[in-house]
Amino acid sequence: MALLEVKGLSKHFGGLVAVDGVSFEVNQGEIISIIGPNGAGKTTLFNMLTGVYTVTDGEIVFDGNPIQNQPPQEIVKAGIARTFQNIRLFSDMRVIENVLVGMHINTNYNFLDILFRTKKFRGKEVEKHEKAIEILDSIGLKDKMHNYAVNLPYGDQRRLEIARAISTDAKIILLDEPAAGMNERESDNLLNFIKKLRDKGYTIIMIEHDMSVVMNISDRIYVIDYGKKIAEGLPAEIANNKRVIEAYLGRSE
Ligand SMILES: Nc1ncnc2c1ncn2[C@@H]1O[C@H](COP(=O)(O)OP(=O)(O)OP(=O)(O)O)[C@@H](O)[C@H]1O
Repeated sequence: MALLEVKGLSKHFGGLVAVDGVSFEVNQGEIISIIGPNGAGKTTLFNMLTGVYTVTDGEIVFDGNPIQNQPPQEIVKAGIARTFQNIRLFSDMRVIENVLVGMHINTNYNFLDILFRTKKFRGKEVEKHEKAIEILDSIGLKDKMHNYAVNLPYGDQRRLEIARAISTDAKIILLDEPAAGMNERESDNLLNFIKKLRDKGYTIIMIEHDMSVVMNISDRIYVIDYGKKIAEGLPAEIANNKRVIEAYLGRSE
């Protein structure tokens, strides 16, 4: 059984059909790219997968359980975390604090634990701290853990968003245009990092416009145009797909 099954998913905004009966599957350990021209409905799809938008129609089954229309925090707890197209960090917090916030979703202190700083509380806090440092080390941000997020270069901010997503213990990480605004060296580093995540067992779904990134890293690709899935396949198949080429050439981007 696939880790994520999306069945006939639609989203209407009044009369506008932003996503129109899209179905796809993602298996454990895959890197999947979702591509398509501007306004195709990709981010709307992510917003439904993560509970930001309610679903007009269709079903999202994660790990065997339907999750459509659950609130975002429940979906994170279930194991789906994301990054955003426009970076959303706590910019006036330090790098490590941004990761600790991500972990908070899975801590189960009661009020008294916090009030009296019990042994359980202190033990868990140390554990969380160590894990946060480990995550930052794996993404190359350990040296900057005490910097304020706002002062990081753009590429580092994107990586910190990914670190925060990982810190929630997610099984699937959704990346919305992770390479946007990165220079070639930064996007090469990002590619390697995403591959490492996959090797560690994470499943990745990525929206990306940079075709060199998409073709290099994806196990499979789904193509959306005007809210509908128009193609799916291996990178080489998608690169030569007539309908996909027409969809891209038909828009001024
Ligand atoms: N909250 C909203 N209210 C109304 N319309 C919306 C809303 N969110 C998205 N849309 C519309 O839905 C359509 C799909 O938008 P979406 O942002 O999902 O496309 P996209 O494929 O992610 O585009 P891009 O590649 O430019 O980010 C667009 O016509 C957009 O204007």
